Amino acid sequence: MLEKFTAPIGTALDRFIAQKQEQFPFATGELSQLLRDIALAAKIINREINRAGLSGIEGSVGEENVQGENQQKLDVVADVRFIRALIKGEQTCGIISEEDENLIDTKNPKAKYVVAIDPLDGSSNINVNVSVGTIFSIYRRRTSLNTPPTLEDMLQPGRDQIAAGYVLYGSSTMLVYSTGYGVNGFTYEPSLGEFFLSHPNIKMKENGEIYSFNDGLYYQTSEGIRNFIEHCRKNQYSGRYIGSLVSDFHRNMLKGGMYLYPATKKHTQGKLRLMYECNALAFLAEQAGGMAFSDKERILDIMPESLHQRVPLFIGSKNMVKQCLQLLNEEGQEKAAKTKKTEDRQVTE
Ligand SMILES: O=P(O)(O)OC[C@H]1O[C@](O)(COP(=O)(O)O)[C@@H](O)[C@@H]1O
Ligand SMILES: [Mg+2]
Ligand SMILES: [Mg+2]
Repeated sequence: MLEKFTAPIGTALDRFIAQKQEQFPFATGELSQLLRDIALAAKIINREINRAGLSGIEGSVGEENVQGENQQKLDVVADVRFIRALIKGEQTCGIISEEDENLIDTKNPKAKYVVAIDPLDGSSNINVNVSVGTIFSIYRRRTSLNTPPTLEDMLQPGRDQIAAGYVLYGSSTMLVYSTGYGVNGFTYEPSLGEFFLSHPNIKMKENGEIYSFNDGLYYQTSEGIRNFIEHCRKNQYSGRYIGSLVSDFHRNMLKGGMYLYPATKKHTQGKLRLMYECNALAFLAEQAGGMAFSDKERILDIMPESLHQRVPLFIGSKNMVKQCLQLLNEEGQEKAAKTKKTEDRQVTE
């Protein structure tokens, strides 16, 4: 019944959220309000991004964040704006953010949701006017109401997300999200200050012909990854890499394709963060009929160990991801066979 819920293109986000809530007789409206808070924060950040070149908020803060990355002014502005909107909205008791080392207690102990955010994704593209994004994941808290949020509330596997999505600040600004019943995309109309449904029930093609990989990492990764990149080249797939995860994912979800950021010599666990990058996009990918894996398992099944942990990410059209994982498996088997041969030889010598 729920799967069938659709709304005509042009439906205002507010109305869409209200109509969707009516599908749940026991809904209390808190999740709906939280989604509205996120949309409000997105509008504010959109304005900041659009005028960054004039308002002097381009460039670096001159400090590193908890990731050891050079923090951009817009990273901080987006972080502050998002956290403020969530605190004011009173639907969130705890927040984790890429830009903050520790769990943020919003002092809303009555709230039943926790949120993980990447306030500004694609930071390397901020000052060069290339599209960037915001990524968010929503979970129901685990600990009882009227108590401060704890790590137990935050460190939940991605499959337990209640909702997830992203905002893409590109040639148009879009909000794309899912509450577990399909993926819908809304385009922002600045003159009306509202998001309108433009991409209902997004489905990802099973086969894709676009691969998104930082080719400069080709010799920093494993043979299995190089075999997959060779496979893409031999099949004349298009190499498309914006360097903003949200933008690359969005394109591949609409056109069919795959984004991969494997383990590298520099990032031995991969670069992307499980809690506020991979889980949200994996939730959307699966809702749209795609796949999202690390080099070992389904992203949504990974049990988080820390707030800022990184994982290798393979995400996109189902058959492309399967092809890639198969080549990684073959590499693994070859390695295992070689090790065994060496061990056997050592035993006999
Ligand atoms: O420059 P690299 O190593 O290819 O990394 C690019 C990737 O890193 C990211 O910028 C990481 O996200 P942040 O910008 O939020 O730190 C992704 O958006 C992007 O896909
Ligand atoms: Mg990011
Ligand atoms: Mg970021």
